[in-house]
Amino acid sequence: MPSDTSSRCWAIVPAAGCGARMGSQTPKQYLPIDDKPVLAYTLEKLLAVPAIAGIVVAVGRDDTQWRTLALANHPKIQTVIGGAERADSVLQGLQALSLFAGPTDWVLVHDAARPCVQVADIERLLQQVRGTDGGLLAAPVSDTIKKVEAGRVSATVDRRQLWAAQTPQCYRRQALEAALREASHSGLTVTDETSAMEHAGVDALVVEGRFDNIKITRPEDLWLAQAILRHQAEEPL
Ligand SMILES: Nc1ccn([C@@H]2O[C@H](COP(=O)(O)OP(=O)(O)OP(=O)(O)O)[C@@H](O)[C@H]2O)c(=O)n1
Ligand SMILES: C[C@](O)(CO)[C@H](O)COP(=O)(O)O
Repeated sequence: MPSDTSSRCWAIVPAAGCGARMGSQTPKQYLPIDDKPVLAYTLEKLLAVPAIAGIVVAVGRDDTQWRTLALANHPKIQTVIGGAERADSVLQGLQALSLFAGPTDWVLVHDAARPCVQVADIERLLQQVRGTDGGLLAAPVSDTIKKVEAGRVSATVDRRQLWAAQTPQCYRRQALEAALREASHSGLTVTDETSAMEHAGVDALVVEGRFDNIKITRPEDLWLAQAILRHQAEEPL
């Protein structure tokens, strides 16, 4: 296991999606919550973590809004053009990091669409992955889970071992890049970094996160995120 004393930590923020499920003209990462774009909340949370040395934001090729954000000029933030899928955008970020980050530096990948993450939880994840091959925030499912086929319940799934993966997900740079590239070469579609690391045989650590670390996906998620962020502003952890 590489030493953690010399390993720095970097963040990659995939922000190149089109937000199809949101159904808005504006990509959801730029939708305003109390006059501030979703992406700005997310970046402010990452900038509040002293251990994060720098942030790479992957934006869409046709993104016209990124440059309108004041944070686009932040000295700790650089930009890359994302790819067709989320994993491609993360790989573009890793490609940029390979120019200056060490192979065993930590890379924390966090969705632009998850502005409600608590800084304390990011720091807890960073603390707990030390000495491991990496891991992720996740929350145990609290609903009864049904398997559905053709609109009918075909089974009830035992939920005792089911957790919903969140972000950040945090792995060592070279290992994460190799795993994502291998997954792609194997034709494995991955929707998160941990899927690629599992495919590579890594024993990913799960750190329990909060249920309010939601991913803004559909219209109803926006007002929920607004309520969470307003609560955080009134009662910071
Ligand atoms: N090619 C892509 C697709 C997604 N993302 C980012 O990955 C995160 C999680 O993806 P998701 O919630 O699926 O966002 P979208 O792909 O924009 O949403 P949809 O699937 O509804 O289009 C988002 O911050 C999104 O901007 C990305 O950087 N590059
Ligand atoms: C990475 C993620 O947020 C973990 O739950 C999720 O997999 C992203 O999936 P999406 O389909 O790209 O939103």
